[in-house]
Amino acid sequence: MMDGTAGVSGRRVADESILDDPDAVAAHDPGGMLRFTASAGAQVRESAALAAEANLALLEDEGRPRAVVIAGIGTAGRTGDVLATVAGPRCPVPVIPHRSAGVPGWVGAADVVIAVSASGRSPEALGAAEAAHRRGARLVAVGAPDSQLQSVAERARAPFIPVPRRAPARASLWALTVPVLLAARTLGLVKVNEADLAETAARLDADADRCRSTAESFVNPAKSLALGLAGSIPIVWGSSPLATVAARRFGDTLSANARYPVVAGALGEAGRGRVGLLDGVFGGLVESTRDIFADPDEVEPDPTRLRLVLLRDGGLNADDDTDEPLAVEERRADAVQTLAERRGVRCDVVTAEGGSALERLASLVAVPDFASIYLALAHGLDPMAVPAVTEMKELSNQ
Ligand SMILES: O=P(O)(O)OC[C@H]1O[C@](O)(CO)[C@@H](O)[C@@H]1O
Repeated sequence: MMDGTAGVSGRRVADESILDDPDAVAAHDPGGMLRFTASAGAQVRESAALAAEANLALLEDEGRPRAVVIAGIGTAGRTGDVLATVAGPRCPVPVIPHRSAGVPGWVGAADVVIAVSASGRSPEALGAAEAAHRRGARLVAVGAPDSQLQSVAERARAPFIPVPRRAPARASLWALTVPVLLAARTLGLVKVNEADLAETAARLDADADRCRSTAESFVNPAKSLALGLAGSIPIVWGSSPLATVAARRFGDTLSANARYPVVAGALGEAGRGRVGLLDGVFGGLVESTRDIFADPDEVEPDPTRLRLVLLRDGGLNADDDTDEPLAVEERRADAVQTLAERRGVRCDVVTAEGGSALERLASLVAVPDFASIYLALAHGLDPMAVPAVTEMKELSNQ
């Protein structure tokens, strides 16, 4: 066997029958990624309770900060994007996700740094926590109990929210996100209240139920999304900033769980360039019969195609002064659906539901999270074990 291919096993072509057999699903998911993903609602409740026990009130002493930096990598880094989108455009201070070690050069005593790491030992979060302490910035840390991150927080006399480490970081998005939001609430930057948390948890529970392994593909939105994506190159575009966070999250999970290459981002930005993908070799060119002179012997029997997943968020409050941007976003989303249809590119749409930004985000994340796992399972891949990530850590000595 070639070096580096030890973990490369599975089926190149997805096997739909695996998804309709709960025993086969369980056999291909020995680590329990489906179970961990189904705990999202419980993660919200548990992390809210843990944050309530931490001394977040310490943060209030010096009033509103100049800026908030959320430091972490991977899923921990995504929590910063979630905070930025839940805080929204009217947030009175800049909310800045930061994904490299240390903190930006301008961070000082007037700022707050939230360091996040599921393991409590990523160099990015640790470096940021230490730098924040050195510079006299207020620090909050979120991560595994009894970790290096907890030690740094204790040295800095900073609040630490101990998030139990039961699952890989990417299956702990909600456990890591809620303490970040509640720290920001203490600083007066977001309005997430107890009802929002309860409703978000309930929605995550309900979506986990719809996506359970015993629900067959025709009634299970995650299985049908996964099967639609099988063999394709997924493009995931979010119609709004909130939906774009969900789109990037789907890019993370499709890559790590299902090992699919993904184009993910904001529809607004895509509309000025990347939407051209729909015209290309994996889009319109492969779908159309335009090439009437093509030699049938040279036509690939089952060519790779794009599959568009559009995450749409019609917004919360059409009456306020964000009405016009929302209308633009809706028109763009309609337009890209029309473009895809005209070219024969298949498109799935997930539409946000719920009464708060957090719940709406949850409604766009839950089904795609499960779909990424079902797609891995259909290919016979263990969604939990990602040999390339382990090997990368070994080779780069991290
Ligand atoms: O949250 P942590 O433990 O700092 O890890 C950061 C990232 O590194 C990984 O463990 C991969 O090395 C991701 O799964 C994770 O999101």
